[in-house]
Amino acid sequence: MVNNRIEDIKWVENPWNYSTRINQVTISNDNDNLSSSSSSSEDNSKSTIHEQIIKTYNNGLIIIDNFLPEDEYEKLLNKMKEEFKEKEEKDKEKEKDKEEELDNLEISKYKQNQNQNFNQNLESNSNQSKTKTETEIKSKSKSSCRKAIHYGPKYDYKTNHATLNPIPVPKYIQHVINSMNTHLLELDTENEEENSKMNQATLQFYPIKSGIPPHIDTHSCFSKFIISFSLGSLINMSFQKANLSIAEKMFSPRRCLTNSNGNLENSTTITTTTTTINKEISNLKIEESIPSNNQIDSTYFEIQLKSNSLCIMTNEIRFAWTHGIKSRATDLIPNSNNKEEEELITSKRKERFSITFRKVDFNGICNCKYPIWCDSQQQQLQK
Ligand SMILES: O=C(O)CCC(=O)C(=O)O
Ligand SMILES: [Fe+2]
Repeated sequence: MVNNRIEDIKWVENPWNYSTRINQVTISNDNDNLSSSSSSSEDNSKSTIHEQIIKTYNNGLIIIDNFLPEDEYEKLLNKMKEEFKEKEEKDKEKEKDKEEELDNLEISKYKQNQNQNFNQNLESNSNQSKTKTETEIKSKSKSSCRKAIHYGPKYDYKTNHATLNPIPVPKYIQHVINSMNTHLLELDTENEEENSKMNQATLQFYPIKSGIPPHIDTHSCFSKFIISFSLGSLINMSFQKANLSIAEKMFSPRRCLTNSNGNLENSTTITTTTTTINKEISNLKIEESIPSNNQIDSTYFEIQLKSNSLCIMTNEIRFAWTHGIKSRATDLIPNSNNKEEEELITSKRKERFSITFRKVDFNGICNCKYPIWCDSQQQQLQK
């Protein structure tokens, strides 16, 4: 029987306490691959040692700083910049085609109206310029939004099916997956090896003031590890312990969240790419108005994601906390020059890139210990 009472959730104690360790990785200069020194039996005289710093939090968050050797990190960042540049050019072409189509439509409308009176022509001209201004505004606001490129299977929330012919994860990204495998196998205490094989990569580009609304990645179709690799600007990721109101918003039909103008009924802002997996069960995206200081209490916390760091979410943090990035230009971070006093300083954001890795399972059944926020177990309850 699924337990659906919040009082019955067994939260870990001191969720934000952590331990730190150094992991030495042997890099074989021959095959250009990372392998953990503890698991590598090769004694390669050409190999070099790379040190990663691993922080393991009580709640299931693992942050690995200095994940890739410097040169590999730089190569990856340049490759991603190229990909997004190409995407931008393609998007611009598409936009241009659309505009041309629109212009042609306006011209043919104009021709049709040629014989009508002067006033009508004037009106049609003003409509034309209005359409152009709208297009300009739209493309301007688009440039400040997060952009994404998807590889591997994708879930189509409209049809409830996996995308046909997914674009395979390219080799240069597969290399990062290979580099994280020893860590995932170590963390996989249930020996569900299949669950640890990431098969989906989402590349994202964050312009300076952009972010991603708080959400819990859907339980049923993604496995127990959600992983994000950071490149470019340092940013703070915000975490919030889920509560009943979050569950309500996750599983309410969309219409309940908005008033007749399409605006939200209550003070909480929800932007959602809400989706239906059989019933009205979805990916949650909530923006709450929480003050942006670094830490309020143990139910809200911000963690620095530095460039070249890997953020692994599993257990409580993956299934029962929201994660997101606030849309803002600066973050408050601890002053590394003054470790004695817990002083915070302002860090200015620059452009950021990330790769989210997931293992997709379209027939997924989730047996997590957090049924309140679990679409899979909520479905069972409704049967
Ligand atoms: O950009 C990131 O680091 C996180 C992205 C994320 O949460 C997601 O894609 O679900
Ligand atoms: Fe996410």
